[in-house]
Amino acid sequence: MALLEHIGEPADLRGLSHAQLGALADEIRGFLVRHVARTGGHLGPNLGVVELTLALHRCFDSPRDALLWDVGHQAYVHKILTGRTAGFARLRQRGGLSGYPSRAESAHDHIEHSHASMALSYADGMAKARQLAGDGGRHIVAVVGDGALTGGPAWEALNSIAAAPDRPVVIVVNDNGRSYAPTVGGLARHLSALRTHARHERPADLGRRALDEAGAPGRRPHRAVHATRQGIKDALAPRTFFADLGLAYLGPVDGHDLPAVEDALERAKGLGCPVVVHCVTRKGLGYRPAEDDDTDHFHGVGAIDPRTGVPLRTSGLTWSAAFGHELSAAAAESPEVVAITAAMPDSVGLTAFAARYPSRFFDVGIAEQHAVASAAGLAMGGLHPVVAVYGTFLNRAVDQVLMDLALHRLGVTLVIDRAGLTGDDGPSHNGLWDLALLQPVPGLRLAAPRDLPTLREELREALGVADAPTALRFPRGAVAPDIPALRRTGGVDVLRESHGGVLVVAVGVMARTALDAAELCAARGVPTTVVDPRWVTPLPAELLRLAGGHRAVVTVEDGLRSGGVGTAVLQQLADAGITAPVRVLGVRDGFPGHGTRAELLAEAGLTPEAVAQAVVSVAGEAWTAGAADPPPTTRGATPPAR
Ligand SMILES: Cc1ncc(C[n+]2csc(CCOP(=O)(O)OP(=O)(O)O)c2C)c(N)n1
Ligand SMILES: CC(=O)[C@@H](O)[C@H](O)COP(=O)(O)O
Ligand SMILES: [Mg+2]
Repeated sequence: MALLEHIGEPADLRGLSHAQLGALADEIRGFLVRHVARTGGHLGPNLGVVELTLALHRCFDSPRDALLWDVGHQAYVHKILTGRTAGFARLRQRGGLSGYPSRAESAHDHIEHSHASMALSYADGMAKARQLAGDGGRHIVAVVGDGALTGGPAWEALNSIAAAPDRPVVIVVNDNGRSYAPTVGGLARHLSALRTHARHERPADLGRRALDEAGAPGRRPHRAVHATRQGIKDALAPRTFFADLGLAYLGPVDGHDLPAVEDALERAKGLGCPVVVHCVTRKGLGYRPAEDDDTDHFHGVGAIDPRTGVPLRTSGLTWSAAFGHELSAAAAESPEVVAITAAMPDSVGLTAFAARYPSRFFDVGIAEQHAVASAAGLAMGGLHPVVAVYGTFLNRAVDQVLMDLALHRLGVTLVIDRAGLTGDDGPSHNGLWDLALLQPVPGLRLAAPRDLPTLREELREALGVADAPTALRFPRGAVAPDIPALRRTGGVDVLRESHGGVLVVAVGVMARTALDAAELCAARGVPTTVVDPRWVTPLPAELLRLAGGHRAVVTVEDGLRSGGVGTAVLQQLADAGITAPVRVLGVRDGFPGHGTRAELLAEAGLTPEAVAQAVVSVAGEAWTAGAADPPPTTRGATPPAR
């Protein structure tokens, strides 16, 4: 840490020689491996942007100049160079450093969410604001990955940026050829062609660098060689899609050749128009386990052995893997089943399906809206598409669910992974909104499996629906142990039964929490019935009959409280004139900070003890309100929350 410990802010980089910067880059890579191996995080992406980030902070004057990071998972080096090395001890931990830019942490940070393909829109907006403020001296720089460039919003922004040659924006394309897996599509092919062209330029680069490293005597020849070479290169450069849009284009540049990146950025600064600087980098560079990993080059890791890269903890059978296995089994019997991912095949459990049914698997890039709308096309073609997507990323495709799937009454199944509180990735990664956003979709049917048997059953039920969109939702992490039902009535699974006590309606994996809470309530003399409605949208009518036989109702869901399943139950009871007191338990804070899922569930009051408190409380209210026979005791009851 000879050099790194002297870097407290970007200005400290200015006096370093390129040789020192090379040594600093090595120190930064060692720092990243040491820390991220312990905390988990986006190791591969950050190892790939060390030199690029050093060059950016040497060529631009952050925070006066705005450095924007698309997705933001690759901003660890930016955080190291802006005085936050100490925070990495608690990266992504409750109260610790966020895994993404955070304005609360630093004035150097701007975009806080982790949703891809949006940085260029901010750049366009900031450039317009700068123009209106007459502050022509401020540079706006957006770093966008090749994956993020496959997202629709990025193209919308490019169109707008290219419309104004007098509004300079520096667009740094961080092209490592991958999202998680290799980036797909025509744009990826175009970038690859540009990279290939650049490879023929490499010998000249080596000569130039040798002159540069020879120090002052070599400097003059270097600049002459470089200027000549650059002129030839520009003259022979292949046409680029960016140039066809009207954007200046510089590159491709070796994103690990810091002097070359600096040259390109300095040229970009001086152009005074929107310009793309195409940097070619390698995800995971400098850490052999990441370099050798061909799944995703350690895109996102949990705690690992820093020597070997081997995970220190394994999670057992995950919901994603279980879903992938079940879908492959169903697809063997149903040739109409096809699967779609938005650049996350392994994360959503589709790797095995893709290998087994390559012609029935589609990776559309980071393009969730297109994923859903193209599913409409596939369904109109007689197929049953399954779109596997994280809940938080499905948010941007709600219009397509409404207008392309529901309006046309198409049999498409959405498999919503990472539904509910996820934790480490902060407020923009929790899957809190799917229940509230999808319940109002006409005709859509949504299930929340509680364990493997219900996942298997509800997936097959969904695949059997050909005239309406269906959806399944499950959380991040390991599949819960099986929870058998005592009986099924009207589609509702009864998991625990009492007569005349409190009815607890548990959504999906909250069934385990509700059953544990029921045990606590029994010990306090409050009888409960726990049910799992399985299909939560539309609500089974059977819930009304069950509620009519109980003195109070409590609903429990791992999703936003407002507009969720509990709200629908409340409305259904009111419409039926059932006046039993109700407690709706869910997540009240839509943007909880990062932490573990367990910490966030506890803060949301979604633990067995908290649920038991709510049940005892509403029981007290029910019996106080004149229910026939008061419970043996409502000890521990807290006054009802208003
Ligand atoms: C809208 C959206 N969909 C999916 C993701 C999940 N995701 C996080 S990083 C990533 C890949 C990004 O690839 P790229 O932009 O090339 O950056 P790199 O990791 O290669 O540096 C994806 C798909 C996301 N953050 N946002
Ligand atoms: C940056 C991003 O959007 C993902 O890489 C995110 O970190 C998802 O992590 P999990 O796949 O571990 O839930
Ligand atoms: Mg990439």
